[in-house]
Amino acid sequence: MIHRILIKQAELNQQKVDILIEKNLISQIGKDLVAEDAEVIDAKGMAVIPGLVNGHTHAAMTLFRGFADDMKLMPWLEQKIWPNEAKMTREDVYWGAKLACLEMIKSGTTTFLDMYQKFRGTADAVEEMGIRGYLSAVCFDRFDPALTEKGKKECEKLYSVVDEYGSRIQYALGPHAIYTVSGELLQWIHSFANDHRCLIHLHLAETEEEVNNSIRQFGFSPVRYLYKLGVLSPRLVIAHGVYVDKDEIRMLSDYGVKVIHNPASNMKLASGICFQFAEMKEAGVKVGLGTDGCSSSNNLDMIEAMKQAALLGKAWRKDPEVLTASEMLEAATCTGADILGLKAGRIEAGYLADLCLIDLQSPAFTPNFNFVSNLVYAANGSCVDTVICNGKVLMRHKQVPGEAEILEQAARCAYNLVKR
Ligand SMILES: CSC[C@H]1O[C@@H](n2cnc3c(O)ncnc32)[C@H](O)[C@@H]1O
Ligand SMILES: [Zn+2]
Repeated sequence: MIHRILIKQAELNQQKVDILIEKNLISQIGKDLVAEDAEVIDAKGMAVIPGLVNGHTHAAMTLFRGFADDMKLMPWLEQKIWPNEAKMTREDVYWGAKLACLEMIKSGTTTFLDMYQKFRGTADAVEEMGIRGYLSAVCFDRFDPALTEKGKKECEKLYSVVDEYGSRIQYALGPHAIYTVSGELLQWIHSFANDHRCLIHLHLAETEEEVNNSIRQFGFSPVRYLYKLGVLSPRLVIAHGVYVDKDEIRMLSDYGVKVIHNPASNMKLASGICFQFAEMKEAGVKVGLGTDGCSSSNNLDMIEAMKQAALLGKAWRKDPEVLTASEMLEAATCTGADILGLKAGRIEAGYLADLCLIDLQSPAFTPNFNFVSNLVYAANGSCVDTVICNGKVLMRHKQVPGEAEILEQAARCAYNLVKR
């Protein structure tokens, strides 16, 4: 028997509609739909939106929430984060990633692009929690040729590990950044990605220090350096892109490079303002949104990320007309899905059934002149009532099975990790 879900009377574009899900796809949208044997979800008083796409995070960094605040990027990484990450076990990563998945589901995210060590720890968590994870095999060779070879082998090994998991888990390559990964490894990754049709997920142009060091070390700013290496491509997804000039935006657009803007992380680490967000969009660069890890943004709430991106961009440009609420919702849904090559992020027949029901019975949605405005500017992740991913209900009336155990185990791992 085909698994069917019938969502009744949900608000979509100011109309009440029914949505039929068959297997993992949206099959019909209309009025008074009937479907035998379907599980019925009463969505009266709720609006439906596509599941949100977090385009850049490090899931298991939930274990470092509140552990190292109020620092700049490099001292934060070198003094606090890297020494503790070096002690992490697969079990730590598993419970950290379970906590991240829980938090993402509770705030309406159904897909994320991750970059972290102990790949299988995150993959096991994502498999069990029911959301979609694009998991990047991390490479750091620190310009040491022995580590370059080790990095290549690790990427190849993890590529086949993904076959052990279902289709919700996808493989990506994760060279950390141009200051930790050699040009040779970046070029190898570029050709591996072309041969195996996968994405490359890289931190780039995040701080002024990175740009200055790039000019000093390689003779070029970060995007130009990648151009010279010949590794700009539509498979490349860069996290941050805070410091890119007009010519670099043109290069990103010409080569189809995608960008993920992480407003909370950029503000909290004081990396800078991704002041070219509107310009990149205007130049045709696909720009999605992300939270970055939980130590630099402290939560994984994509509804908050939409507001932060909009407000930051408006304030920077001194122009309230840029980066509207609907543009932000688009960046966090269909653009994010397009960047990952996923047929999701839209509520249309034939698209993946990744959906959220938003509870409208709250102050943030009262009055409800404009639902998208309320969602982006007034609400936060706690307005999400029900989450469906790949045609399965992951959260019903704000309840996710197994929540108490995840909180307990993740806290245990976090305290033990920083102590040992
Ligand atoms: C081990 S894989 C990922 C690696 O990236 C580190 N990280 C987290 N946030 C950032 C950021 O904003 N810029 C650069 N690197 C970051 C994370 O701690 C991991 O070591
Ligand atoms: Zn990051």
